[in-house]
Amino acid sequence: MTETHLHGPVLILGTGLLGASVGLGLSRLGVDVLLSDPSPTAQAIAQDIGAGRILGGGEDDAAALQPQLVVVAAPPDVAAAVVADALRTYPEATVVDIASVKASILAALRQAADAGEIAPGDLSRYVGTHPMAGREKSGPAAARGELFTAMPWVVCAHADASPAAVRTAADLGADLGATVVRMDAAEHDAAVALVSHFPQIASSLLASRLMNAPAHALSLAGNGLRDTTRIAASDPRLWIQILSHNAPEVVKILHGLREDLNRLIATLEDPGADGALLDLAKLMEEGNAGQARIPGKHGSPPRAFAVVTVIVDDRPGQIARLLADVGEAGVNLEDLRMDHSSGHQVGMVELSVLPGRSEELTQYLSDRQWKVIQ
Ligand SMILES: NC(=O)C1=CN([C@@H]2O[C@H](COP(=O)(O)OP(=O)(O)OC[C@H]3O[C@@H](n4cnc5c(N)ncnc54)[C@H](O)[C@@H]3O)[C@@H](O)[C@H]2O)C=CC1
Ligand SMILES: O=C(O)C(=O)Cc1ccc(O)cc1
Repeated sequence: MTETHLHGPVLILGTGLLGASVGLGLSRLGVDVLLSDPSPTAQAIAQDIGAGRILGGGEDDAAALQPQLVVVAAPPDVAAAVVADALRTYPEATVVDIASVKASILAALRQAADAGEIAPGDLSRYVGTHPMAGREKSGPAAARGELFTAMPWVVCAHADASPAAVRTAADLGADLGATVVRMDAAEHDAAVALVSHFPQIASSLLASRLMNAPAHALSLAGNGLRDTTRIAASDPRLWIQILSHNAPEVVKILHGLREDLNRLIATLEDPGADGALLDLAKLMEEGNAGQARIPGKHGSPPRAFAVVTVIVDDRPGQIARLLADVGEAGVNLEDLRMDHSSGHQVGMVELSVLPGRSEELTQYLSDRQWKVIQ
């Protein structure tokens, strides 16, 4: 068993994509995890995939359980109420939530404390957190125990949080292999409006333009469109809640976007006007500058990888064989992507490697009869 900071038991309330992923990660480390969800199906699937055991059966009845930590992984709309209930039910436990917004949940809990719905002092056991990792899918069937590995896990310690509760919240992120980052709720909400909520909006807006696009146009779609619309497949029910809870921060960014759009429209309405092309160049360069600031994987500074592109036949076992050969070449794979064109019997696999290793890998794969595009 791997050494963990948490000793458990850990109770997870809400066993969808995130809750079941937390449960899977902790269970694999040997932590005792209990699961609860108003949806019997979500609970049962989470248990079946190994995320923990369902709370309520036999001796594990809610009243008898003394969890070290309760993780609220319910949607943002109900997160504060579920946290408040957990604080009342488990008077010794630290209670964290992992919702994508933080200030509105803290404000609702402060209101509950002021209204006497939770005991004075109970708020000290609550810490808001947010793992910056997820998928465009929902539900426990899409859960992954390694979802949080090397991803940021934001811990928002409010003024009344006890040091012990903050430590337990950070232990959760650390045990799941995440990088713990501390900031306050307002700072968090402004940051995620820019790096998570706005990208979702931009992707959804972009993809919505395709709704009535003619089939011949869509048949030309390449990676640019796929890259920029991946998250447009996200669950609308969750995103309605995220965006409405963080509306003031999101609106600030949208005002800036409106200014840029107005500027771009004016430029393109008269591309022959003095300075129009310079303005276009500036806009593209500003995009280059912003993109270059996005940190690379594991939070390291951005680094340009060399890409080795290999054509593979669309037959079972080809990718496994290719990856085995890359492994034998002794070259570390930094990233991998595949592209399939509809109606073709081949796919393209792009292998990202450190720039100094690409020639060696190209040679090794070519020697083993792989079709490497130069
Ligand atoms: N989807 C993502 O990529 C990420 C989501 N989050 C946050 O994680 C939380 C959960 O999101 P997902 O797992 O993606 O959604 P999901 O839809 O997969 O799961 C949510 C689960 O919460 C349950 N639930 C509903 N009401 C509940 C209640 N009163 N008590 C307990 N459980 C309840 C639902 O039955 C469902 O099983 C949300 O607050 C979301 O903002 C955070 C990071 C990433
Ligand atoms: O799919 C992706 O790339 C994401 O970034 C998912 C995501 C969705 C919501 C969050 O609060 C955090 C991460």
